[in-house]
Amino acid sequence: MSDTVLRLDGVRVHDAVTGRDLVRGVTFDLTPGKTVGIVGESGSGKTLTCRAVLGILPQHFTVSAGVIELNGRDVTGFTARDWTEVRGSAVGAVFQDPASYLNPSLRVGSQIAEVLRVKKGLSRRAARHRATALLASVRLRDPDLVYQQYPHELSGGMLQRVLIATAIAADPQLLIADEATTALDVTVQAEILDLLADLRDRTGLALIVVSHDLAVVAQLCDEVLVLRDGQVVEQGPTDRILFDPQHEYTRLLIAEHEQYGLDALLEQHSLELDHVG
Ligand SMILES: Nc1ncnc2c1ncn2[C@@H]1O[C@H](COP(=O)(O)OP(=O)(O)OP(=O)(O)O)[C@@H](O)[C@H]1O
Repeated sequence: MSDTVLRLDGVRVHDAVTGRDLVRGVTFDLTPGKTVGIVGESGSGKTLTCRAVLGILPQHFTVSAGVIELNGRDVTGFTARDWTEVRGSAVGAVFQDPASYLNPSLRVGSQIAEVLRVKKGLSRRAARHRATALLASVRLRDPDLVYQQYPHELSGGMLQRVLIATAIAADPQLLIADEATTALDVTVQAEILDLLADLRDRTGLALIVVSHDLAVVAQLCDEVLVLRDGQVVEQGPTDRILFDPQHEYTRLLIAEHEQYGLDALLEQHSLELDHVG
């Protein structure tokens, strides 16, 4: 049996209002412990691709062609009920603005515990225990204290850790991080990327990392898809895409990033590879 966590083949996303296809033929596979990056300018279809995988396309949008298989199951014909079962337990996600995904009037720990009670059927006590362990596993110091805190008491980086803990609470095989570090300052961003890499390496989680920032992708991804206007213009191993881009648009993206220190990251990346090799 194949251990493919996610398989997309020729996926198109159609907007019934405008009659346009906004994602036009996305194809990739993900196996445990691997990371695929999706890059491209704003509006290129990165988020819609992720939303198709999560079964949360906006109204009037449908997967109009292609196949999406999660753990070997074709999800394109899924009902809302099928999705409720799969979301969280097969695939989790974190987005750019963590505060908007938490209830401001509930303690953060109890929000994770609630997921555990619903998705894993844990008792109140077991859920509390497990939620505290999850807060520790995303490297929040003093998880007992954090459990008791309300969202407004936490920084952006801490909130994103809480969201990651929530997203992995029901042990999904796949985590989608859609611009998850974009709003954070550089140091916190590096810590969160390191945390994601660590979770992946420790648990075999597969990751989809969406970012407009090629430095993020250089750090985390095995394979990169470059999207423009809903189409994949280039796709391949991260080093090949970043060191030897074939498409003019990829070259442009890289040139735009050079001023933000991509060079330094690439150097570090190749040093690490030399080290491994
Ligand atoms: N809810 C929606 N209603 C109408 N159009 C939408 C909606 N969501 C996305 N689109 C359109 O679909 C296209 C792709 O959007 P998508 O959000 O996938 O882009 P993106 O690459 O993730 O961009 P960004 O980096 O800005 O998030 C864009 O033209 C966008 O305007």
